[in-house]
Amino acid sequence: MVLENEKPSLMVLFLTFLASISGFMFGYDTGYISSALVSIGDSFGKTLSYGNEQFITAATSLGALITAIISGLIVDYFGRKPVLMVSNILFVIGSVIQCASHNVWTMIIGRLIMGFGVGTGSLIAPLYISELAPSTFRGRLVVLNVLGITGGQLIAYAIGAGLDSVHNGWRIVVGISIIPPVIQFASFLFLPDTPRFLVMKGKFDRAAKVINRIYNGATPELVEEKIRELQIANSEIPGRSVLQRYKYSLIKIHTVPSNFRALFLACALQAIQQFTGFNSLMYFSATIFKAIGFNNSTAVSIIVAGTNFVVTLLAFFVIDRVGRRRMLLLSLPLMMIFLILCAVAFHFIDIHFENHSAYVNGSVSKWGIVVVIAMILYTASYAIGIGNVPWQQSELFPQSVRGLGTSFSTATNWAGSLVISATFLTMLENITPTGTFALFAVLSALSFVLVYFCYPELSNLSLEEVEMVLTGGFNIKASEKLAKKRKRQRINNKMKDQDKPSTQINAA
Ligand SMILES: O[C@H]1[C@H](O)[C@@H](O)[C@H](O)[C@@H](O)[C@H]1O
Repeated sequence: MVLENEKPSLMVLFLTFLASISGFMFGYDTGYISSALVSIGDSFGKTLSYGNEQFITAATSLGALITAIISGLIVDYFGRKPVLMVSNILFVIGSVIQCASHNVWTMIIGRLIMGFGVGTGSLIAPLYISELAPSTFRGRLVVLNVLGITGGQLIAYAIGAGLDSVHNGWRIVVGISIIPPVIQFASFLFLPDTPRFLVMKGKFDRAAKVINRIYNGATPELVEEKIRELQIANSEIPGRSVLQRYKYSLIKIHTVPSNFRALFLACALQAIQQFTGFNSLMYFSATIFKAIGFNNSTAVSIIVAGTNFVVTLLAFFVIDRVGRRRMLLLSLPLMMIFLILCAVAFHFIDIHFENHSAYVNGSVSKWGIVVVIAMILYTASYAIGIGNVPWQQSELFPQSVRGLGTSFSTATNWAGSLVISATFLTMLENITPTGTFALFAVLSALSFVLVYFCYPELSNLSLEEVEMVLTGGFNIKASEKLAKKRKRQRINNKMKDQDKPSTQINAA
């Protein structure tokens, strides 16, 4: 008998929630920098230059880029849980160094170490969740982690705004970031690794215990069946040592055409997410709003972070129903329109650059208001699609190359974030705000073309079907038909099963 598990168990929800603390820390630690840059003032004995600001911001992205690559290799060796716990320790060390820092370089080192934690967490949390989640709920459960990110950013902004005028308030904002990793670390002392990892390590008894705990109604036969399923998927990766397996996956991901297409799509979406400019707002919105004349610029930035969070919540409800492709095709052109509006509005604002900082004479003009509105609408358009779909990356890959593929695409995300955080303020100064936002608009338009021609619809498809869709081309039309068919089947099954709920353990 096959078990059909429609709903994730309480245990899965609990584990997803705890893993999403990594998303929260990702968001909080990338979020507080916007307000901290404004409120650091002359805490380091001088006013921060644009160069200092860019270094402090980019250090976290650089750290995250490095560990996103390394973690892809070590998660299969040490396991998801221990590596996640190491990321907690890195978060705490990074925060303590920043809190105690009295010069720019110590601050940069603290941000870099914190970045090591962020990169590891950003790879492992969605992987951990997708390995536990029943396949029909995977999309939504992964969005929960993105909700953790955007929620973390929002809270960081709110606390930052509250402590804006408190002397050394930014140290409190950073200090608070020590709490979530301590909670996650302490909880994971008592929580399991994923069954997939335990099977990979040959720990079948422990895997059986975990499966028993995480799936509703798992009978001994079904647990055995699930373990067999995971063993078969695992045996596709030859090689005894982790290095041999890594080498094999590396070859397979580049030489099997469907794998390579998956890699291309996963990395392209992460690159698009970053190069269409959203994080320039995330990191520097307080600086931008200050430049166009807002007094409490951090408070205005909260509106941006709030919009991102609320619309991600909306995406959580619609992602499996509307479909990833359609959400992207809506998101990108809207972003382009609002970026153009931003570029036009900036044209009419007389921004001056002096000593690497920007200001306007007088207070906020009506074009300044247009910039704020355009940025809010741009954020909403981003959050409904490209802000979260790239994190569904694991569904593109078959098990044999999933760890490696998601590690590459996560690294692409951080590389993009690094480039944007390291160049945005320089771009504002050198090609003007109008030129910068126009450039992001052009990149959004090109991204739309790429998604239109290359990104198939993958909602409701099984992993085998995804592989099939990516064989021999991107097969957009066929994928849309198949996704529609599967969606109809799911609805019919649900109606049939309403009186007789049955369960199945799906392969992660
Ligand atoms: O999905 C997240 C989210 O959209 C965040 O707001 C953004 O800062 C991250 O870079 C992105 O990966």
